[in-house]
Amino acid sequence: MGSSPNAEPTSEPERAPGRLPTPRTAAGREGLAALLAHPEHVVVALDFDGTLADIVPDPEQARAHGGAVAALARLVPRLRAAAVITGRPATVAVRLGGFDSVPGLEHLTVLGHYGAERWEAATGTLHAPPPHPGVAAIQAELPGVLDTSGVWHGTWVETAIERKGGRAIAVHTRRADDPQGAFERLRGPLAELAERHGLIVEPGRYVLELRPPGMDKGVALADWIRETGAATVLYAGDDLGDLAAFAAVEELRAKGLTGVLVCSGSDEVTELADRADLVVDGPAGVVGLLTALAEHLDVS
Ligand SMILES: O=P(O)(O)OC[C@H]1O[C@H](O[C@H]2O[C@H](CO)[C@@H](O)[C@H](O)[C@H]2O)[C@H](O)[C@@H](O)[C@@H]1O
Repeated sequence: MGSSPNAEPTSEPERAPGRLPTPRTAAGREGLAALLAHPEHVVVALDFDGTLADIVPDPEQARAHGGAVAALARLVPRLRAAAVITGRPATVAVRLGGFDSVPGLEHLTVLGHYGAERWEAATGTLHAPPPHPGVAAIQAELPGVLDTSGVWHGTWVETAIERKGGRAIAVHTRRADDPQGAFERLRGPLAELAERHGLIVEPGRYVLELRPPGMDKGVALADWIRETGAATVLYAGDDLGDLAAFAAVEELRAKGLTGVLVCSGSDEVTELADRADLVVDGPAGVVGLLTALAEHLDVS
């Protein structure tokens, strides 16, 4: 855009919006067009680890990627609603993500434990079901199971276990000498342990999580979309637990909803890329996409 030589200088120079990628599927292109045309009918739902936050060896050190909260704070007020849907306890995602008390995110919803928990920014309240009794039983038995697996010994066992507020328990192999080997060796014993106590195993990026059955990100996302009355959804994820949400969007699209499926790409998980309309380069790519969407909506 040109400017007259006599124009008053402005403190904020005009910037062209960032380039929006073109979805590779017709359904994705339709979803993106609907998002840009009618953001007031759109909901955006995002996974946390690997999507909004870079993957790091210690789960407690994960943080929202630089610029993620700012991009959300700019985009979300233009939309019908926004949610983070995560395997983390909801309040842990809020703390690590820095999502509380952010101007622009006053109505953010965080669905934790794959949708079993719900935190609302508007009220700061958390709704959570009572803990499944199998989790405490597993917590007591798990160090012994890991010790006899031969993968870790002694204090190393403790760095592998993430206790998740007593509502689930995750075993991480990222910091083992052979992360993939450890993952494979633990699959059987952990599946047996989970089944004996009425839990299921949720596999992820070098993590096996033992958690209560009956909820997944697909159920959580479909229920939340229904509740918001949205016509269009954008969902972004990176891991196997996000496949259920992808399936939910595919089902809703078959019923007339429009939607965009975004894969936060990595070398560790390839299953989502095959089904996504857009593949971006990890959390940095997700932040770039959210920022470009916000910029396009700001100038439209
Ligand atoms: O649904 P998500 O938000 O993607 O959460 C799924 C699991 O993510 C976390 O583990 C992953 O991120 C860690 C930190 O970067 C990394 O160390 C680990 O290897 C990844 O699997 C989290 O710790 C789990 O509890 C979540 O279930």
